Amino acid sequence: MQYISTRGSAPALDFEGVTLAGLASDGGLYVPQEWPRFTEAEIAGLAGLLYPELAARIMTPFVGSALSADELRELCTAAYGRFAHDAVTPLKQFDEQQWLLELFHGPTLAFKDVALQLLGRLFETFLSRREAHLTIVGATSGDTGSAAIDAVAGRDKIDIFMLHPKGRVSDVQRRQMTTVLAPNVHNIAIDGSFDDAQASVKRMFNDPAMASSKGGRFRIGAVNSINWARLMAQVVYYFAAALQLGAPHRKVAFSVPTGNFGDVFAGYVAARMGLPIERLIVATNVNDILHRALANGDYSAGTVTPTAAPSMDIQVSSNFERLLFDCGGRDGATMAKQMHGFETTKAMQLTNAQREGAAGLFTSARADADDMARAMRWASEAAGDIIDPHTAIGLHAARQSGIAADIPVVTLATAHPAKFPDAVERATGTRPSLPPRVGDLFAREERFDELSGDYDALAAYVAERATESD
Ligand SMILES: Cc1ncc(COP(=O)(O)O)c(C=O)c1O
Ligand SMILES: N[C@@H](CCOP(=O)(O)O)C(=O)O
Repeated sequence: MQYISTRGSAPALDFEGVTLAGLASDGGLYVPQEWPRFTEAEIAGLAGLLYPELAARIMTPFVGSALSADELRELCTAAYGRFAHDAVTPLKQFDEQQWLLELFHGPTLAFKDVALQLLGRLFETFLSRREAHLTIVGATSGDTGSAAIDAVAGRDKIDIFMLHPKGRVSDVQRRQMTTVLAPNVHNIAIDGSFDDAQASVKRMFNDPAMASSKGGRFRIGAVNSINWARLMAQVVYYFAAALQLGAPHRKVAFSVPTGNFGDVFAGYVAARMGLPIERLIVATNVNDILHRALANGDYSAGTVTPTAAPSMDIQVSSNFERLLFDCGGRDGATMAKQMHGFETTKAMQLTNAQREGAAGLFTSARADADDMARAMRWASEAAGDIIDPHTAIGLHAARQSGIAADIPVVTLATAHPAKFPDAVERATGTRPSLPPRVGDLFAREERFDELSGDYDALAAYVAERATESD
């Protein structure tokens, strides 16, 4: 399998190459040259497999010859062996139509673990082969950071620099990052929003003084969903849920709390692979650029508004570029022009082809603070379940989606409620407690540095601490 950039001018790479590269050297995102497709009979044959085996089968066409079948199976077994539930991503029924896919049983209590537990192991495998060193630079609005740090802490071929927006993540989220004191982990609180952090990360990939792909000193790597391997691993749970609900003989809809558009794009990939998905519902909070883009073609970023669902406080959704590229005819030169325009003005209008292509599968909804609190209360009162604010946004969108009653609607439960105890308690009166697997989080020492958000200060900070590329 070869991967091409959405902006058309970076070299095509194999799976090992894209995993280590993260962002393409032309500033675009890597996507498979063509979508692998499973027949109906092949999908039916996946029913009943244990999660690690299912994961290996779904990922095989994307991995190609970069790993042997045994290597891939072993990595999946090790990655999903760290989950606290035997099903890895269990499905729970709310009522006749509404279901919840619990993605938070990994070590750091959010859906990010599903991909990052695998990605950490992929890095180690590929870096050992090359005897190379990787400098990961990542941005987090709360969950990617802790999941990535858990996945790579203590690995000697990797340094990780993780930027979070100061004061805009929950205390649990911050401590899950800053109490990991391994020498290869560097947490940085920046002034600004997640979007500012993400922009600095992308800039470093293109910095000739820093990135070895541009002649610089460090092999810069990505743990954010700009890295294709993240999305590939997230495709698996769409199959896992749909198979349990009767796929391929029955269609299923998914409602996905969305920020950087990675999780819901993984659902799009599942559909392109042949999984019969009725609808993908893009659920946003008041940072609703994606809702506006899908509803009327207006992709223009305002300032980020802090909310009680902080991980979705994002206005520039990296992976939307992958969708626009695929729906818009896979024309890299046009995409590059469109994205450069957006980077300059922070606004763009979707083309008709992009809008029509997206409309075939996606709908969207926006939830404000009241909608979110109401959905948390409904889950608690009607179904006896405590859900987190991000999941509540997905559930709100699912319940008002108007999907035909005989089609199951699965909301992705992206985080454990105990990551956001204040918001959950305000809405439901119940304060969720942390599961024992996170241990004595509030008794541990924290370590992080603070930076202004200025790119040059960040580059100097990384350059002083990172290991030079091979
Ligand atoms: C808990 C939670 N829910 C939803 C999202 C949104 O997912 P995505 O950015 O893949 O759209 C995130 C972060 O990205 C998250 O941490
Ligand atoms: N919600 C994320 C931010 C988006 O990051 P990505 O890694 O999915 O691109 C977070 O919690 O950090």
